[in-house]
Amino acid sequence: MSFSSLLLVFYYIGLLVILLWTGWWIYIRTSRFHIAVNRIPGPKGLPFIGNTFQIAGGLEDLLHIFQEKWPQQYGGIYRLFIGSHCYVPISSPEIMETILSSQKTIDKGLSYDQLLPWLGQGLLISSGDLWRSRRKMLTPAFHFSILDSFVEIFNEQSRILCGILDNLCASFAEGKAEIDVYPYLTRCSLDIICEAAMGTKINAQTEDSDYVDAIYRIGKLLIEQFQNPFMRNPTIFSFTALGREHDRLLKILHGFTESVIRNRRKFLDQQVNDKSDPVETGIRNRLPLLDLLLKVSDDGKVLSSQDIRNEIDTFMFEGHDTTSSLLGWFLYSMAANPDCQEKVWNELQSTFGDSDRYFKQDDVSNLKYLECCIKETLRMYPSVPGFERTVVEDIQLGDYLVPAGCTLGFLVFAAHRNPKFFPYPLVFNPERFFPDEAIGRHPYAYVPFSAGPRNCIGQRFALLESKTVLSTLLRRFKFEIAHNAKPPVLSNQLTLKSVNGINLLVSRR
Ligand code: HEM
Repeated sequence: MSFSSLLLVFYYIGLLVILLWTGWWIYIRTSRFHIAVNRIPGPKGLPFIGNTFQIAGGLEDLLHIFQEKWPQQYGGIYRLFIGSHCYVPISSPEIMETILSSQKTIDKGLSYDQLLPWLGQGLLISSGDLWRSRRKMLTPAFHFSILDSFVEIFNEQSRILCGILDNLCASFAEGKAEIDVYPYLTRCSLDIICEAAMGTKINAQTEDSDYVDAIYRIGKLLIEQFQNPFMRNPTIFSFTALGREHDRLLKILHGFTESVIRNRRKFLDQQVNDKSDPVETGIRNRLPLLDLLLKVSDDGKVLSSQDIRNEIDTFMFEGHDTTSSLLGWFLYSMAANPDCQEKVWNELQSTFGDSDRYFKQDDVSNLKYLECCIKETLRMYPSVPGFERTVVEDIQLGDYLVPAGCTLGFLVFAAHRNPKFFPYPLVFNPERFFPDEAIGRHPYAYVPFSAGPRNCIGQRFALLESKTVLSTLLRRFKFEIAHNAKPPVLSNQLTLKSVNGINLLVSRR
């Protein structure tokens, strides 16, 4: 190519860039959508790519930029663009209340699409009338009396965890095990949710299985996918090695759930026919969620096999990652605040004395300080640091009109660390949740389980499970920060996790 033709090519490319840029400039200054969103404060972005590169760091950067830097700079509501898509993150309790208490803005945001292949239209992702009917159908599964029957599972699995920790302590010098507690807690909560949701034991704490490995791995894989803007495109993703691994894991996960559903259906049919003793199954009077779903399914007329699988997979996902995050951050907070740990220990001593008995639901009323510590853990380290909704109709939020098509982000982590509602927010202080201290606080300043019609259906389950596991652990073990341990690095990995684990010294009381 001659020099003059090369110049001509550059000339046309330059002309095209100028034309595109001018078109874009006119569009964002005249379109109704952009006039509205540009009134909301927020970081400056580039044409077409918006703020994509400002948030393309590690996972810990994502949490810092979204939930610390920008809320401090722009306030309780701001906007940014990922590509051409407008996000409106919110940490103001007043604005959160407007949206969360409404029956209208209940559709989930774009980020949930990544979970669709695994969870389908289960309760977490579905919207509209489908979600309403499922929510109504599933609510009885969390009734007080049904939860009571799960306490036995919580106790049994907590004891298994204690046995594992006992062995670990014995294998370290001076009986003090230095370990990352997180994987042990995850496996314990996996065992619990699996038995409660499906009526099936997977022995994740004591045995290896493809299902447990797959559920462990898919969480990490989804984060890797989320971090890479190109991978979020399903077509591109399907051609990558990560996409192929994703499909392989889904086969294992769906295959396992389907086989449990088939077996359970057979077992229930058999029970109707021969009235066999449920004690033989080891499940006794518990009513796993799956039984409720199979009962209402009416042989596929009300719920198909795939609908049931979607709900079970949703409970497996929502029910273990969130709780293990709470358990991990709680133990870390106890280790970092030994005076609080001693107060919990004293309360446990006066409730249980030296007895080795199981935790009962009645004990809850005597464990008020433990409860405040759990609440304070969820304030500083909310298991779900953020969630999303799609704006389907224009909505007025404070001084700003947010047009349809935007995604609203709820910054739970930022809201919980707002000094206006929680003075000295970086200090772990369970007394903030003493009844007198909490008077007058905005009800939406603290939303670890979300709020309103789409709040967490498993909230009571999670709290009862955590109280059982944590009281069992703290009755027997003491947790300390290891001398040379680096502080945990917080990151948003769908749930709040530490990039470098939660490394503690564990010893017998
Ligand atoms: C510490 C533990 C937990 C925390 C902090 C937590 C938090 C949350 C939050 C913030 C949401 C709203 C998410 C959104 O709007 O996108 C949610 C929804 C949900 N959670 Fe939990 N969760 C916990 C444990 C559980 C457990 C144990 C289960 C099941 C047994 C569960 C089942 C669900 C389901 C099914 C939804 C969707 C509800 C709906 O959209 O109607 N969660 N959870």
